[in-house]
Amino acid sequence: MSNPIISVKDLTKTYKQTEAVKAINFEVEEGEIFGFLGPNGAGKSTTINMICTMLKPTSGSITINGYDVKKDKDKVRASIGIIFQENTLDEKLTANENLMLHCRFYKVPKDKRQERIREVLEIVDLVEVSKQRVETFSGGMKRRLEIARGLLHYPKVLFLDEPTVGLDPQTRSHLWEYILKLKKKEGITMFLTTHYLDEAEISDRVAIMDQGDIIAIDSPTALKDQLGGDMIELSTEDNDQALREIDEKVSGAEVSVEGDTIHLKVESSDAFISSFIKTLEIPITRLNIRKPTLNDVFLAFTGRKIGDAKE
Ligand SMILES: Nc1ncnc2c1ncn2[C@@H]1O[C@H](COP(=O)(O)OP(=O)(O)OP(=O)(O)O)[C@@H](O)[C@H]1O
Repeated sequence: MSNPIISVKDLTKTYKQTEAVKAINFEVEEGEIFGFLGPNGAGKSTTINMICTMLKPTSGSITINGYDVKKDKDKVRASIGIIFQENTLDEKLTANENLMLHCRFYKVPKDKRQERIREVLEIVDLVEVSKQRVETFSGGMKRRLEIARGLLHYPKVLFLDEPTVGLDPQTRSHLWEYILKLKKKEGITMFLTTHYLDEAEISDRVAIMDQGDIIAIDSPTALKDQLGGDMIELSTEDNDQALREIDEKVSGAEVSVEGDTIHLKVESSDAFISSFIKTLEIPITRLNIRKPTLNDVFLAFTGRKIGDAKE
């Protein structure tokens, strides 16, 4: 990698009986959006907490912005911003006051504070409401304010843990626009976790973690191409009978069932579909052909859907 801003080598974390992170290696390039995905208990939080200096590794090394996480904790901390899942704003204070508190915490020079605050509020379009109390804000505005706060000390890397959780779809897509704007304008590296795999598509690269290991790492497109083929989804008048027929008469498809939908993964739907429709005696009530998504990639690599993993 030409210019890694994060470099993780043989990173391991063992809790008493659990090997939560098993000698993982990866790099994040400066300026990229890096998606970090995995089912519950995969080891994502443990990894992120070690990268952000909040948890001591059992072994291995991490450097951020050229600083060693063990030796240069303060410099690492100054290089990163973290947006947590929970709202950590003081609701009784105004947006401006919340940011001022953070400036003090991060020792932003006094004469620079107001200017910085305005700058970050502009990025997330909250200048107009800077004197309003946070308790009057919508969920999306609060998230944006948290992002602004995370940017106050000019971090090189911003960690976003489930940044859109709990927001409605429109606000979610709006928030992604801000995040993309940030990447473009400020060149900030973003390390992102999300359970919404359609949102992870925004990443330049994603890593999929499972049981303490990184089991896949590449661009969303490359991962989907690796999976290859087409996905066919169908419902029939009697899915049990359809499955028996598929088992007896159809070859060249990986079959799975979810609720009242039968999924067939085939190499090429063009070659497959016309003979398939003729072969099946039970009437088909619904048929859909699509390309693999990150959800399919996740399922193929972990054997689970990310939605199931959340339970
Ligand atoms: N403080 C701890 N003590 C003991 N075991 C722990 C501790 N924290 C995490 N674990 C275990 O380490 C493994 C990885 O957990 P981790 O929280 O890192 O997963 P995760 O991928 O972040 O999951 P989630 O999506 O739920 O946040 C799990 O088996 C978990 O039970």
